[in-house]
Amino acid sequence: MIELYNISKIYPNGVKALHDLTLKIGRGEFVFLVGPSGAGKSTLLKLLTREENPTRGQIYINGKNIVRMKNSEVPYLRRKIGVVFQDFRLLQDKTVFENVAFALRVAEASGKEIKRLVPGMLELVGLKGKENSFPRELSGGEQQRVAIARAMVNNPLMVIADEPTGNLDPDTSLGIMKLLADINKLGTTILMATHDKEMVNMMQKRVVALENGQIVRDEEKGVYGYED
Ligand SMILES: Nc1ncnc2c1ncn2[C@@H]1O[C@H](COP(=O)(O)OP(=O)(O)OP(=O)(O)O)[C@@H](O)[C@H]1O
Repeated sequence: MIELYNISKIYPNGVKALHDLTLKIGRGEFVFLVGPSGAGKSTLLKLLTREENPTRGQIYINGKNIVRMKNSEVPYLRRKIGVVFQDFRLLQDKTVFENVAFALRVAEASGKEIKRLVPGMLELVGLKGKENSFPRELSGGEQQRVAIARAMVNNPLMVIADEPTGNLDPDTSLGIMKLLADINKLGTTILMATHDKEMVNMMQKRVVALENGQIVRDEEKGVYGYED
């Protein structure tokens, strides 16, 4: 499903963010990506959406080599991968409904499909009744639920979450974590970078630990393993 082979990433300023990294993630897996600040977690996630390209190595998503993919094919790739960020990244001047609908519009969905798909997705993430609210009228946890609905509405193969609970208090984080776990149970592969020690230890999922751009640990039902 996701295969990275001998990936190195050196940024133009000479920083070596990833070094000869090989990683495979199967369909339907839930994987935590942990490691100290600067270990290369965000860089790895950016390679999967082609926000960055590796300096060396190959990446396959569903058998398709995305390193060699033409730029014109990148929008199609991004429709297959939902992304959730720490800072939500919602459109502030659009309602909850429109924020989720926007992802469908970009994918050229019809008005009919939008009317059919958005309410179901908002219900899935627990935001029924908030369709007409604006992001500023929502709590942090609710905003993250909108972002998850937006990431899921195109029925992606996988969801990449870069510290999705980083801005949320522990109770709210737990709600978001449970939502991601439920989405995973429905079949979507999830790769989540996090510093949330309690969450990782509680969930008992696969844990891949990065340090200095290399995988130093890869455990089924793993633990966070750092003190921060
Ligand atoms: N666009 C960039 N240009 C140059 N260097 C970068 C760029 N993005 C990241 N880096 C560097 O690459 C290394 C890995 O950064 P990355 O953001 O992937 O780490 P991270 O594990 O996600 O860290 P954090 O936990 O703090 O988010 C760091 O040394 C960082 O300074």
